[in-house]
Amino acid sequence: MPEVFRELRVELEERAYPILIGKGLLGHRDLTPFVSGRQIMIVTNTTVAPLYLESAKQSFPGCQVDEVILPDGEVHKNWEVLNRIFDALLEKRHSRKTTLVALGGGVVGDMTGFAAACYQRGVGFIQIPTTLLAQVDSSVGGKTGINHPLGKNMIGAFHQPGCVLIDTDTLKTLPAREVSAGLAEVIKYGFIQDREFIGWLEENIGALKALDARALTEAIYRSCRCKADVVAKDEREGGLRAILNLGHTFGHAIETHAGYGNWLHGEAVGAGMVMAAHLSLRLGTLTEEEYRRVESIVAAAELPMRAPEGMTPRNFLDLMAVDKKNVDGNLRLVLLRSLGDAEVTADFPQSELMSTLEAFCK
Ligand SMILES: NC(=O)c1ccc[n+]([C@@H]2O[C@H](COP(=O)([O-])OP(=O)(O)OC[C@H]3O[C@@H](n4cnc5c(N)ncnc54)[C@H](O)[C@@H]3O)[C@@H](O)[C@H]2O)c1
Ligand SMILES: O=C(O)C(=O)C[C@@H](O)[C@H](O)[C@H](O)COP(=O)(O)O
Ligand SMILES: [Zn+2]
Repeated sequence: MPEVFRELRVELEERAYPILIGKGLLGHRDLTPFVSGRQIMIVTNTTVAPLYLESAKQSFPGCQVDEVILPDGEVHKNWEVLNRIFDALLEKRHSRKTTLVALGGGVVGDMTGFAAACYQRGVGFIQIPTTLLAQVDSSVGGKTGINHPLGKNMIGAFHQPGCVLIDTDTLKTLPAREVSAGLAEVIKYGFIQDREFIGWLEENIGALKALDARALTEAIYRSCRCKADVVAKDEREGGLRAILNLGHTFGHAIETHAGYGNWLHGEAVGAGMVMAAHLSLRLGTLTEEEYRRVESIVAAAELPMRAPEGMTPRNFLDLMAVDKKNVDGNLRLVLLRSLGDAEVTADFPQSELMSTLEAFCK
C-alpha cells in the first residue's frame, strides 16, 4: 500500500535539495530552515492567493513575510509581469539574503525562479507547487523563465530551489481540466523511462482523476523520482535531460501558435506526445500495439489528440525551427525507441515528419 508522506532528494552536490510530498503539509511544515535571512517574498496569483496564501505564511514562523500577487494565466508569463516581482522586492527593500517563495502552478513557479535567479544577481527560492503539473514537473529541476511572442520559455535561467513542498490537499480545488493537463506530464515519465509505470497508470488513471490521495502521492512520488534522477545526471540539458521534452517540440509550437491562451501547456504536451509516438510508429521503432496504448492512455486522461483547429503543417515547421534543442538549424525531436524508452534525434526523413503533421492537422 502506498504511503501518504514521501520524501526525495535532488542530488546536486552543494545545490542538493529535498522534495517533501504529502497531505496537509502547507502551514504545518516549518520551512524556515530553507530561508537564508529573515525576509521572504511570497509570489502567487489572484486565484491561488485567496485559497492558500494565509496557510503558506504559517510555514514561515518568525519571518518578515511580504507578498506579490500576479495576474493569473500563461499569457502573463512575460517581462512586464516579471518586473512586478522586482518592483515589489525593491519597494519592500529586500536584500540579497531574501528568499522568494513560489506559491502556485508552473507559471508562478517559472517566473518566481527566474526572478530569484536575477534579483541582485541571485537569491534563494522555495517551490510550493499547487497544480498537479507543477507538483510532478515544473517545481523540480531548476528550469525557470518566461515566454516570448516568438517562442515558448525563450528567456530564462537554470536556478535550483532550496526545497520543494508538495501538499496534495491543494489539488482538491484544482479544476478537472487542470488535473488532466498535469496527467500529461505524469504519463510522459512512463513513456520516456518507465514502462512499468505505464501499466500502473493504466490501472490507476481513474483514481488519479478522482483525486484519490494515495494514488496521487504515489504518482507524484514516482514522477518526481524520475525527474530528480534525470536532473541529477544532466542538470543543464547537455544531453539526457532533453528526453523530458517528449511531446514538447510539437506542444510548444501549439502553445505559441495559440498565443499562450486557449491551450494549456499539459494539453499541448498531450497532443504533442501522440504526434511524437505517431512519427515513431512511422519510423518503425514503435509497434502498432504500443502506439495504440499511447493513444488510449492520453485519451483516458481526457487530453486533446489533434492539432488546434486551423493550425497547418507549415505553422508547425516555422515554430519548431526556433526550438531550443535544434543544433545548427537542424530540427531535433524526442522520439520513442520503444514504449518506456526515449531518445533525442535528428535522424528522421522530412517526408515522414510531414506525414505525421498532415495526419494531425486534418
Ligand atoms: N520549469 C519546468 O521544468 C516546467 C515544467 C513543466 C511546465 N512548465 C511550465 O509550467 C506552466 C504550466 O503550469 P501549470 O499547468 O501549473 O499552469 P498554471 O500555473 O497556469 O496553473 C493552472 C491554473 O490553475 C490555477 N491554480 C493553481 N493552483 C491551484 C489550486 N490548488 N486550486 C485551484 N486553482 C489553482 C492557476 O491559477 C491557473 O489558473 C507552463 O508555463 C509551462 O511552460 C515548466
Ligand atoms: O525539465 C525539463 O527539462 C523539461 O523539459 C520539462 C518540461 O516539461 C517543461 O515544460 C520545460 O519547461 C520545458 O523546457 P524547455 O527548455 O523546452 O523550454
Ligand atoms: Zn512540460
